[in-house]
Amino acid sequence: MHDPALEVTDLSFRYGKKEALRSVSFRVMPGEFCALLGPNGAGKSTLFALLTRLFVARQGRIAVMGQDLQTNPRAALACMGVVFQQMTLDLDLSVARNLAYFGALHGLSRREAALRAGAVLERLDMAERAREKARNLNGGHRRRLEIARALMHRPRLLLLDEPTVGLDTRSRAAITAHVHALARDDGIAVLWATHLVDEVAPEDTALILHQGEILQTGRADQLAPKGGLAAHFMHLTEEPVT
Ligand SMILES: Nc1ncnc2c1ncn2[C@@H]1O[C@H](COP(=O)(O)OP(=O)(O)OP(=O)(O)O)[C@@H](O)[C@H]1O
Repeated sequence: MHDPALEVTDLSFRYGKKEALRSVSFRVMPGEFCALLGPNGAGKSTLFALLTRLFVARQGRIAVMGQDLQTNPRAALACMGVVFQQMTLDLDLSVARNLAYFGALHGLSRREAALRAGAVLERLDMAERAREKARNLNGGHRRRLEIARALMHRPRLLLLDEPTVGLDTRSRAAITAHVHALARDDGIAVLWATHLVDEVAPEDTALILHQGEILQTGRADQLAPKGGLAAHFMHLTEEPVT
């Protein structure tokens, strides 16, 4: 049995008096696609901010590939690839230059960065776009480029915060399929935050977050048999009538 790629234990966070996460614990194993499902305000972005060390939690522990994020941040972050909700590409650079720049930030030689850029673009079905300016890509391809970039340093854990927001159905389906393949074929652990239940495959792990608490976790098809995950999710996260 492998060690978890991501292990979150008893994590809590508050903004002043506002409690955003309450004693959150879960793990993601290598090769597992874990969908973090939560309606607006559930705490998904707060959790991502803690996982990427934008914020530091006063309570709880986060370990990436066994490395404690608090005491050993460099090693923990080196194992992690991140696609943030807001696009962070340099639109004036070509696809290849966006990747090369990121490779340099990670200390890769030019040659190594070029080799890896070729491989990650191939992986995301974007090899023929290497010379295009990022500005000329459509929304779906920009997202794919961000995923390719997040793979440049060969992370074992990939975090994506609502990566399909604003994309059309075809682009959403392509991106969801690509990231599922990264988990299945390359053994990458994936944490995919979304409120779109149709992005979750039956064999994925679903983690239902609501008002800062994990309400349920398990294989999607076991949490809601007969493909009823959307109805199950809506029922669980209904606002109480006051
Ligand atoms: N800077 C802040 N100050 C105070 N409260 C905040 C702050 N940021 C978020 N919150 C609150 O913390 C809770 C969790 O917010 P968070 O943004 O993590 O949710 P989310 O699941 O990412 O939502 P969304 O899908 O809308 O991005 C919400 O109640 C939100 O209003």
